[in-house]
Amino acid sequence: MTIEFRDVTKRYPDGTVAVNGLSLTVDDGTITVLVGPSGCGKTTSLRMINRMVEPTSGAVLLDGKDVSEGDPALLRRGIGYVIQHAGLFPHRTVLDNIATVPLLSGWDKRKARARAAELLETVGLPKELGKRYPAQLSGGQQQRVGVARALAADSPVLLMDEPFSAVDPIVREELQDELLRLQSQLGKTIVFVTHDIDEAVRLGDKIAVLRVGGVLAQYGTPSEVLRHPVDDFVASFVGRDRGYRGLSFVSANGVEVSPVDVVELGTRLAEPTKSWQLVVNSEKQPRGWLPPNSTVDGELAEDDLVAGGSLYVQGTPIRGALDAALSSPASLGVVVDDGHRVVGTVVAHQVLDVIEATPQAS
Ligand SMILES: Nc1ncnc2c1ncn2[C@@H]1O[C@H](COP(=O)(O)OP(=O)(O)OP(=O)(O)O)[C@@H](O)[C@H]1O
Repeated sequence: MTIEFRDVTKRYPDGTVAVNGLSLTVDDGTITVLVGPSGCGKTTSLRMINRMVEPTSGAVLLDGKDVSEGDPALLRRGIGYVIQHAGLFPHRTVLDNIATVPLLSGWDKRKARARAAELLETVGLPKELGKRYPAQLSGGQQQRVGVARALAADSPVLLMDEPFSAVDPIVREELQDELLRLQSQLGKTIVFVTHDIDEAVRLGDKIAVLRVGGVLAQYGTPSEVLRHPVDDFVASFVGRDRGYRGLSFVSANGVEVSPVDVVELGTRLAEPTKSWQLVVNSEKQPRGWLPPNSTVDGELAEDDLVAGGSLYVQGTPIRGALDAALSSPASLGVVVDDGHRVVGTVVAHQVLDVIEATPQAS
């Protein structure tokens, strides 16, 4: 199902413009992440999809149909919704929490509970937890129950408002992985709100960066937004100044390629190298490495360098990426494009993980 915001504005009664002229289409079967600083209108935008908030002007369309035309209660029942702290009913068992929507839709109790038990498993929780009350679960388990409850609506659309913000970073990563696994099976249309750009990049097929005042700053794939931020606001929000994330990406065969700083032959080093330093010629082709703490008198020349290992030409069999990593004096395999210009680096353990996960690739 597609979700279209068509020039949507929300002005609250006190005059606050939370969302300003938002136009954007969420593609069917994808995860779109709304991301931006506190107060930029993410939650308001999300809630206009299921009509918990009504737009002041403009329209939201599900598969081309204006959501304002039907019964809001029915609409909400048909859209999965997950919030921070899961929002579970404290006096209902886990199973009954998950069965909420099927019960509302008139399923008999036994059928609804059987479905709820299945969903517990779907989100990776043991059946035994079904009899407990929410307070008897960890925060991460509660979030999983929240996801199970949203899935019980069996709707093609899932709205998630900072669902993983209240758990610690390790559990958070598990929940993100779980969501990606679920999504690869279910192919829902998911709108996910977060203020965390890392989470957005990890989960989003596309990300929409909003700025305070409820204006859409940029909408695109994570790689587009990271590589080509449209303005300074987006650039600083996605962390251009942090520098490390900018170009990190996963290549077609699943290997994570990290950006690498290079220096060119002929440069004068202002200070000793801090770590292994990749050196390139004027064509950006790798020529070798300088070890950590190297100093060079005068201009950097080929003679100063430690020879590099083999290079991995992007798009060639993955085995070459492993060779590059293992043969590199810096333990960083150099990835190049077909003109042998540096693209980034890979590390052996990550390449091995990919090879193990896809035996045919080796
Ligand atoms: N019911 C309301 N009445 C008046 N103003 C509101 C109301 N709800 C939200 N706002 C304001 O609208 C703006 C956008 O709020 P919203 O909750 O959509 O932002 P958000 O991006 O989700 O923020 P956060 O990340 O802090 O949750 C804020 O300035 C907020 O104070």
